[in-house]
Amino acid sequence: MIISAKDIVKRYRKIESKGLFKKKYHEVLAVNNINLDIKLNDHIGLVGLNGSGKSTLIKMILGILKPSQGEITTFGRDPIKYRQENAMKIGIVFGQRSQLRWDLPPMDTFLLNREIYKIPQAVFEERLAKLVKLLDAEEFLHQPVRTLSLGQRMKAEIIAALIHNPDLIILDEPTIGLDIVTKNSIVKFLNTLHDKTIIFTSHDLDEVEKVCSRVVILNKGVKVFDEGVKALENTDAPTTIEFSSPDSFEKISQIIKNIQVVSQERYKVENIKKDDVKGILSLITQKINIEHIEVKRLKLEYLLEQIAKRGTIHES
Ligand SMILES: Nc1ncnc2c1ncn2[C@@H]1O[C@H](COP(=O)(O)OP(=O)(O)OP(=O)(O)O)[C@@H](O)[C@H]1O
Repeated sequence: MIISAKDIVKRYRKIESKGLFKKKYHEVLAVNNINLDIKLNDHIGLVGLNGSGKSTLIKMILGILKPSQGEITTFGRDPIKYRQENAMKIGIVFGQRSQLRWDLPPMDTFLLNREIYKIPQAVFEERLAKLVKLLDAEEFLHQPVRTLSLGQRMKAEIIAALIHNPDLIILDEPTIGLDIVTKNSIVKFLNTLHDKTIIFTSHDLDEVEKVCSRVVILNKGVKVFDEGVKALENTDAPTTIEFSSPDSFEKISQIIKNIQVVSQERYKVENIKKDDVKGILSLITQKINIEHIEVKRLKLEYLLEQIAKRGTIHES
């Protein structure tokens, strides 16, 4: 077992109000009695809405935070006591934070990491060449990070996080804000990492399904779902189609029922049932001049609703 959590609880004390002399506190139960076992080479999607406890759980796995109750081991040992040792076996990518030096090229961070992790030169060169090839990152390795596009930066972050060949890779929303082509190339890369244990946090279940074999959903600190990704295949989450078009609202509303205006020349149809998606899509693409179209499913929100109603996502 790479990670084993038994009945872990994390409470934070939050300052409620600050009087002149007195502080008032209230307690937040960020992680509520979670049991979780993660095996070698598991690819786990850790999913939940904002504030559901994902970061808190990850911080306990990393030994940055101590559980208020319960026990957790990472690589079979206390993550706080063995934080340094475990760090040698863990690579972390944050979509919203950077480990790259802003004014320097990514290559300088890779070289710094080579020193920190004491990677022999030949091993470093071989690993770097492989990662650069898989992520198609050659052209921007020597460009200052501040001049990189978000997608290029994220690829460089991934290389920096993996250069010491960690066994456990934690990716915290690594694809946030990326275009679909870059997202796909990162997903494709992650799918080559069969011999690694991956924890991939996201709000986007569709993406998690492309990378992970198992999905853990947290809701308000509670683990409400922990199953193989196949269990999510046939959920009937409603779809939203959003598109931009120079055509008039009058014309569009005659073709598509329940059309809503998002902004100028931008429209959406919400709550489309699974069986109706194809029909509406072909109406839009055949009868309306479209410049851009997006198909979205609020799958996580839908699943959380099902779980709240029935306690499970499965039909009884
Ligand atoms: N240092 C802290 N002090 C007090 N409360 C905290 C602290 N860190 C997190 N919380 C609270 O704990 C709860 C869980 O937060 P956490 O950051 O773990 O959620 P999350 O699922 O990672 O959210 P997001 O998707 O927005 O990153 C939230 O209510 C949050 O406000």
